[in-house]
Amino acid sequence: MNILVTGGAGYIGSHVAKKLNNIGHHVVVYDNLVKGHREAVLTAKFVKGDLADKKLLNEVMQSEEIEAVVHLAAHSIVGESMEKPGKYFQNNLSNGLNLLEVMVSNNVAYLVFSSTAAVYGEPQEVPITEDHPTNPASTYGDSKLFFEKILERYQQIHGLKYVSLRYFNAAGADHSGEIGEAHSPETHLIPIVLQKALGIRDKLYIFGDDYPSRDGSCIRDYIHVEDLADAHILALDGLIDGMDSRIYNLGNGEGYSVKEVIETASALIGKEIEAEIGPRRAGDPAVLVASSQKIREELGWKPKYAALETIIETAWKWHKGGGFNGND
Ligand SMILES: NC(=O)c1ccc[n+]([C@@H]2O[C@H](COP(=O)([O-])OP(=O)(O)OC[C@H]3O[C@@H](n4cnc5c(N)ncnc54)[C@H](O)[C@@H]3O)[C@@H](O)[C@H]2O)c1
Ligand SMILES: O=c1ccn([C@@H]2O[C@H](COP(=O)(O)OP(=O)(O)O[C@H]3O[C@H](CO)[C@@H](O)[C@H](O)[C@H]3O)[C@@H](O)[C@H]2O)c(=O)[nH]1
Repeated sequence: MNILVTGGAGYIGSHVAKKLNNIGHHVVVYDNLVKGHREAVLTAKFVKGDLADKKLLNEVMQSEEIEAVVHLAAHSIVGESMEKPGKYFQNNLSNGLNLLEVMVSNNVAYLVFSSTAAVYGEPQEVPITEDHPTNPASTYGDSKLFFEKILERYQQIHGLKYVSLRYFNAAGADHSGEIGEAHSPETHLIPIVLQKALGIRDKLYIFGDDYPSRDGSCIRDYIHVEDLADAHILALDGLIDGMDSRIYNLGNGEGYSVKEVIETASALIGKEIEAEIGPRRAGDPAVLVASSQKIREELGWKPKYAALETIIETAWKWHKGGGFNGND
């Protein structure tokens, strides 16, 4: 198939595009490179473009005869979304709507959407299932939840078929060492811990140690980026085979605290990684752990790299190798 991957020069998108290419799809990455890297697009065709540019989006959709879309392009930093709500609603909603409109006008009916665990907010119970109430603690979570609501209407009115994948915390890097996480500035825990270990970062802060968790630091469910990418292939196949639109959580079902992540990385690397306690970060729920039972049962998804050690090990290999430009 001809598949458009928005945000395909980004961290998760580059892994998704690689997998789609490897199984024989014609992949067109559409990314404005505000966060992505040209080098992250390995074999796919690359178009530098912004979702705000509806005309270009339409031209690409037509000239490449796009049949399905994987939509990852978004702003996705929880803390920043609590400082700049407009930036998040503009990109994740308004620009995302451009994509949907262009899809509808070109009769492109299949969409896999990157949603997030942040739609749930502070959970009432864990592991979190897809029918858990949604109550985002951040603007970022709001933007993704509102977009899911928009998708429901586009399905009802325009016949759009979609799968919304609510990722928990993506981490790790492709086993080939060719691609991995490279954000600037980096805000995610695991790369920050590894940058500290490499000595390219002075300070590592634990954002709050007074949360209601086993050691006071926040608990997250880390999922390997390749396992995440596999789920996109399954979701797309499901849609093509006639599956109805639906939502799936994606995590390993195991939560690790910030302190446990630092300890695991220290043990793996063989040296203590020093951290200081800092204040809480706005928009952070204490605990987010997924039940991914639904996608396991319905699509046969099974993570291959569930162990936190493996996740950190692949990230370590990537960061030690210098990332895309020697210092990411
Ligand atoms: N990283 C995680 O743990 C995580 C968890 C849950 C959900 N998500 C979602 O997954 C998706 C990918 O996340 P990521 O970590 O790979 O982020 P990323 O920032 O690495 O990738 C996003 C890509 O989208 C591009 N982009 C942003 N706005 C654009 C626009 N208007 N037009 C064209 N391109 C645009 C960026 O340049 C970037 O390459 C996002 O939608 C994010 O919300 C990520
Ligand atoms: O220097 C740091 C960085 C992070 N954290 C904490 O580590 C945890 C994980 O943080 P981070 O890696 O920034 O990820 P999240 O904020 O949990 O968000 C990620 O995971 C969400 C799903 O759970 C996605 O929606 C987001 O896009 C993605 O950035 C959180 O408790 C943070 O407070 C620290 O203590 N110190």
